[in-house]
Amino acid sequence: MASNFQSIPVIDLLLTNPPTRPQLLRQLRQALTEVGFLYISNHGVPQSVISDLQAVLPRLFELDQGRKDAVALHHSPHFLGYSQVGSETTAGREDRREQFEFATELEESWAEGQPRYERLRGPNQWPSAEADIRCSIERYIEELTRLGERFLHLVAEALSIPPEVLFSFLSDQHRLKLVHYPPSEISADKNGQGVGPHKDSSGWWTFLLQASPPNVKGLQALNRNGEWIDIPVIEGTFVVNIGQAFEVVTHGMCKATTHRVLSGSLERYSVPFFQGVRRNLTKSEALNALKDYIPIQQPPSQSDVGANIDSAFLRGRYDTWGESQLRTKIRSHRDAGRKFYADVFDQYINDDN
Ligand SMILES: O=C(O)CCC(=O)C(=O)O
Ligand SMILES: [Fe+2]
Repeated sequence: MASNFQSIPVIDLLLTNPPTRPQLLRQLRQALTEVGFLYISNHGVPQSVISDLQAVLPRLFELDQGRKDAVALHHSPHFLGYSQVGSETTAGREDRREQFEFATELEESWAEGQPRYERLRGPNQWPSAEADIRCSIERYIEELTRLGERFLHLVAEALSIPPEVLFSFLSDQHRLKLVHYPPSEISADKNGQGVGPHKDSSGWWTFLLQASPPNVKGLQALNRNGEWIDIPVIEGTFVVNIGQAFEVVTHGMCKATTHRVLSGSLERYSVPFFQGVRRNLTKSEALNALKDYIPIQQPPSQSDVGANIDSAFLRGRYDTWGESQLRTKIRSHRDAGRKFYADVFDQYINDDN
């Protein structure tokens, strides 16, 4: 559980220069171990790349329903494409948001006989509309991939872990969601649910662009006292938060903090980039890789390593990260699951753990 934080720290990446580097690393370590959320400023992603992506958002979501349906997620065995409002539930309630999901552009390489989860890897569905939309999104994914790598180097230094150990967990596929929260009639104090309380389960780290002006609110993180702390828009920053795989690998020292989005009377756009975890990662690798660097924290009465970490991957019956992810995707997108993974569909839907 995160600490009793009251605000989200801002880490200025310009401070990586020698005289201020130790101070930056101290701030970063504190943010990682006590909050699980931070803003980064002076992050090095060109403003033009961000502005181009922001310009794409209203154009994409204003496409007519036919063009959205043509790239619907249920056409994709890789779970990439468009999902309409109301197609997801979180914490037992329907989310009010629509989204386009993209990923690092990759060929499908899965063949019969390989692990089924390898089929998560594959090409995007691009709306046929305008070629420049694809260009802006691909450029953004490239920049965020590099930002994620720069950031991982700093995390390694802040936690005194060799960078190559952290890099060994990365996937060839990172995912990007373009998200639109339509205006809601339910006022924020009555908890209109943009997306319900959750920890990010699909990536190693999340780099979030809050793509609406600062008067548009909604994102909040949960502290140890059970208070929801606002994460307002700060222009020129990304919000960075820890995904569940990183919590597992660091034995719970770095927390994947619960967060949510309330929908309000103003529409809101956001763009989370989920840095990917390699699909063949096993539970024992995840739990043992950092043993020499991070003490295993667990209550004395619990004998299982990792027993004090709340993780569907560790709790679940499947040994690889890839299979655990595939199960999650099939459960949240049942049309695609039934169509492309008929042989395991019933098993994944009914194996509640
Ligand atoms: O829209 C946001 O600001 C956050 C979205 C989010 O938490 C998610 O998609 O995992
Ligand atoms: Fe999230």
